[in-house]
Amino acid sequence: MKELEERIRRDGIVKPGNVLKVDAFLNHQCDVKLFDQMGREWARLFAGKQIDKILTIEASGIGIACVAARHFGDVPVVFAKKAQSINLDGDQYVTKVYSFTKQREFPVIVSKRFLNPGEHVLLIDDFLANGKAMEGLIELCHEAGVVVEGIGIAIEKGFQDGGAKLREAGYDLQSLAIVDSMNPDTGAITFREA
Ligand SMILES: O=P(O)(O)OC[C@H]1O[C@H](OP(=O)(O)OP(=O)(O)O)[C@H](O)[C@@H]1O
Ligand SMILES: O=c1[nH]c(=O)c2nc[nH]c2[nH]1
Repeated sequence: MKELEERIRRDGIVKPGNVLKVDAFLNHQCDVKLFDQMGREWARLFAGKQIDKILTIEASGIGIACVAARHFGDVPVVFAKKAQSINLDGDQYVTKVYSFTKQREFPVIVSKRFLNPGEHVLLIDDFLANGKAMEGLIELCHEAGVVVEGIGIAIEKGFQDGGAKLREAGYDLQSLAIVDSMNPDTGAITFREA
């Protein structure tokens, strides 16, 4: 998606350790107009699919998923929580996921009330790197008996293996920008051609 690539070039900062910092518009300060354009693009890419619900994972997926939902008929957005809470009651689907930016494992929890067998779900997130977050959500979806209709990612880092694994597994993965290389010394970023 041209607008997202341009924004990454303008405001993205390449850090050592395969980290692309896009906190000026994507995952700290949020450019809601850009989120809206992203939601419209996912709606185009997943047109014709039955989407009953959007599932994401806290924290950075939440805002993007909520804006995207406006383009999918205002379907509910469920986000997996990364901590137990007294507000989480009843039966839960639980797994564990290694967090790329926090560099430790977190529980990933969704209340069973919010994933119903037979529902068709779209997974949305801001980043795809090694695929750990998506693998965790997919595991919960399988446990719940819901159908994963597709995966919408804002920025895929194509030089990490999450995207390849998901495509090989047959998922309809639509990443709006795929970074093929990035250089922390020069700041140069190359994108995969659509
Ligand atoms: O493909 P992966 O290797 O799983 O990386 C992608 C995940 O990493 C980030 O989550 P993280 O927990 O780092 O940060 P967040 O809490 O800001 O979402 C991002 O939001 C994705 O969920
Ligand atoms: O801000 C971020 N930059 C990244 O490179 C990344 N990879 C996974 N999650 C990420 N979040």
